[in-house]
Amino acid sequence: MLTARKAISIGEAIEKIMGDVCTGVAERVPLMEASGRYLAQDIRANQDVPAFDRSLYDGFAIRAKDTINANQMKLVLIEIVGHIGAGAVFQGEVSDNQAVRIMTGAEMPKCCDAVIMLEHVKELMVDGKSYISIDKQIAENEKVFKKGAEITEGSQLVKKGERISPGIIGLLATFGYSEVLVGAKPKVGVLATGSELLDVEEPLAPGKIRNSNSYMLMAQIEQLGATPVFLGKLEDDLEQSFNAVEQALEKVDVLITTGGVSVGDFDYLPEIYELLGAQVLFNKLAMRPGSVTTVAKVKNQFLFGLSGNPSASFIGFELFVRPVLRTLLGNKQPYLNTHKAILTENFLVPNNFTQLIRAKVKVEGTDIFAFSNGLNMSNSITSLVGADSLVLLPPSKCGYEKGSLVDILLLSEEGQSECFFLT
Ligand SMILES: Nc1nc2c(c(=O)[nH]1)N[C@H]1C(S)=C(S)[C@@H](COP(=O)(O)OP(=O)(O)OC[C@H]3O[C@@H](n4cnc5c(N)ncnc54)[C@H](O)[C@@H]3O)O[C@H]1N2
Ligand code: MOO
Ligand SMILES: [Mg+2]
Repeated sequence: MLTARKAISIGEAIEKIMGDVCTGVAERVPLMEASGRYLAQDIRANQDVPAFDRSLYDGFAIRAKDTINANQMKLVLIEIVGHIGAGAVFQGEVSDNQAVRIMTGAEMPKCCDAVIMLEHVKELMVDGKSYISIDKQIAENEKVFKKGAEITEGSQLVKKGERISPGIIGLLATFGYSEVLVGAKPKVGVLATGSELLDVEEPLAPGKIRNSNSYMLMAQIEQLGATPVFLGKLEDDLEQSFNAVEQALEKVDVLITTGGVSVGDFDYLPEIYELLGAQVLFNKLAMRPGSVTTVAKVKNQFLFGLSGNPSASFIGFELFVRPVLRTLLGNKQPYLNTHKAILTENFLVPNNFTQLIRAKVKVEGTDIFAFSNGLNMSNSITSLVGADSLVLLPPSKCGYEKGSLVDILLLSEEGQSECFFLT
């Protein structure tokens, strides 16, 4: 006898899941491996940038006051007393009406306070000495990047939780971080269930299909920044499946199963949760696809029981697994970004459940249009190809007309800190 399942809303489900999820452990990684990870430390400037006054151009470091009277009618002659490139420091003295030939990025010699570009002077020799002639007044600090002009020591630069972009890598290198503290990657196991499943390299056989969900989920986990662990597939056999799940839980931080969570004769996940003594947070959702998505916990460990249907499995991951993994990784913006969009076709079927339509958006001027991306069924795989968003159609008696303004979730790597379903 089947026990009726109580469907809860997406918001309630997220609340139950996210209630006690905290940032995972941090680890120190070499800078070369930090790209795309999440900072587990604030980054403060440990020095000024630049750390010394630098020339912004190839030219001559001069004393601005020597040019006060310079104009096209009255050239000022300045003696060249040195020559430096970036990385070198001029050790000599620079007196009145003297200059040092200097290249971009080199430290300004003491006593010099401006740079005039190579193109803006004439070079000449007088009595065997090198000079430049200048025909205009140069202001103090002209073409000089002053110490601390960009960043002053002690300033807060990047906050903990930020995704390490190439720009942040550059910043970390600037400050000498050869290693950086980042959120450790949780190990996420993927276990497929179903006697109909073939490995990807196997030829089709009667009644069989290939296990596509595991590969798709592995890619979703990888894209999110966590470590996917491929755990293969299981026959529909309760004892074997229970043992496999129990063992899998020891190997990984988070376990995802796909298939076997509904009410079918060979859907063993509900029994497995019971045998494990797991706390089932929910096993029915008022959404489609993905209504059978089940989330359970064994002590503090999450077991995500995603549907076997490919689109349902994909969406279950994006809505429920994503925020958990992103939080464990230390990302402070774990939820999918949301936007408003204009529906480009009718969805006039009444529905008690929120529908999530795989879609592609197109921006025209200030408007965003959402186009349905193929077969709108739970078992569809093609609708996921090229989908960049999910249109949300909340329960409705008459459906939604073309032209309606609807909410969409963007399937991009950018996230947001607030959950659309909890606001
Ligand atoms: N009497 C009812 N039947 C069904 C219900 C229900 O409430 N009452 N729910 C339906 C809904 S909704 C969905 S979604 C599916 C979910 O089924 P399961 O999560 O139990 O998954 P399976 O039965 O194992 O498989 C469903 C479907 O997906 C295919 N599949 C499974 N694993 C994979 C994989 N790794 N790669 C690709 N495709 C996979 C499987 O062959 C089935 O076609 O249940 C409805 N039934
Ligand atoms: O769980 Mo199902 O995806 O609503 O078809
Ligand atoms: Mg089933």
